[in-house]
Amino acid sequence: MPVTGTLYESAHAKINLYLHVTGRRPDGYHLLDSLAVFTGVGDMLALHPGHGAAGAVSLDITGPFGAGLVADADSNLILRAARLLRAEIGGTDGLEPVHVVLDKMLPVASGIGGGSADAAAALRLLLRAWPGNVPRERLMALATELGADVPVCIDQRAARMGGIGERLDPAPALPACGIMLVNCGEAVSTPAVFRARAPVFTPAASLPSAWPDVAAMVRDLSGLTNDLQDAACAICPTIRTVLDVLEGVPDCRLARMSGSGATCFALFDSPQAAQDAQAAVERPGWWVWAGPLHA
Ligand SMILES: C[C@](O)(CO)[C@H](O)COP(=O)(O)OP(=O)(O)OC[C@H]1O[C@@H](n2ccc(N)nc2=O)[C@H](O)[C@@H]1O
Ligand SMILES: Nc1ncnc2c1ncn2[C@@H]1O[C@H](COP(=O)(O)OP(=O)(O)OP(=O)(O)O)[C@@H](O)[C@H]1O
Repeated sequence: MPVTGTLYESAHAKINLYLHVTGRRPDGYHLLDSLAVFTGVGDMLALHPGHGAAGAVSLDITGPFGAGLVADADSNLILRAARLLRAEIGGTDGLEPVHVVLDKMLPVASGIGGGSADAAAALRLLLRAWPGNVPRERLMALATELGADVPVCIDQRAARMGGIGERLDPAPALPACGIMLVNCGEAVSTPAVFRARAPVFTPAASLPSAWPDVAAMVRDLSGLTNDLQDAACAICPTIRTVLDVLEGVPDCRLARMSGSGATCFALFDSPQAAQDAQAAVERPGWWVWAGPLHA
């Protein structure tokens, strides 16, 4: 079906409410047990009719964190996603050229999976624009090839991540709550954090099927860990400062780092409570967002 107007997909920030490193594969990738949730804030991708050869994808990057990224076919996850999808569909015949604009609202290399969310959003957008039937299991395989965080970003729904991130199981039913994200402005390399972690493993968590309220959720999460937090703090000591600030907010129920850092999150009883605390947390050079989880 020809693309006549603009198609949009949002790419929400992923937060790891806990992250246990449970083992290591022979190829060096780590086995994880994590509860990933998505927040109200995200990047936005717009797809317009494009120019050039069949299946061509051009990319412009705008937005507050766009300057740090290049629209390069080998490194940009959106263009890499397009290349993989073209190969999966079996060539460019009949594929309309398209132009994608990425509005980059999320800090880059910050533990909230912005690049992964963009890659997943690009796959969803291109599947709307291009003919071709890609079965769900092939889509998830393409996602895993793009990065360990990409599979969970395909549906952008809270999920329990296992394997290296490719195994997805239902999350406990979550209570309504508020969340604040704080990034100190220092990019942290995911491979460097995995390399720097202490070589110990934590068993997978045991979770209920539902948390009736924020207090119950926080009680369980408090007994769990982000096993990458100490290594990330050693590489980027400002993360500890951010956590100290969040832990000092009177209504904060739990403060922890997400993913491989440096972004930290704090949980609150409601989106309003999180937003009310925002001004007290802001510092020059810090990115702070507060609001609800992505429904
Ligand atoms: C830390 C998390 O954000 C938790 O959700 C993810 O596991 C990271 O996901 P990601 O950024 O999509 O990671 P990838 O791009 O696949 O991998 C980057 C690098 O991180 C390390 N890596 C990543 C995921 C994983 N399960 N084990 C690893 O050891 C590997 O050195 C890999 O080369
Ligand atoms: N569209 C994109 N947005 C962000 N980063 C991208 C994109 N394309 C490629 N990258 C590269 O991917 C790397 C990881 O970026 P991302 O923002 O996803 O990191 P992250 O938040 O630490 O992710 P994760 O939580 O999955 O580890 C960066 O080095 C960045 O240069």
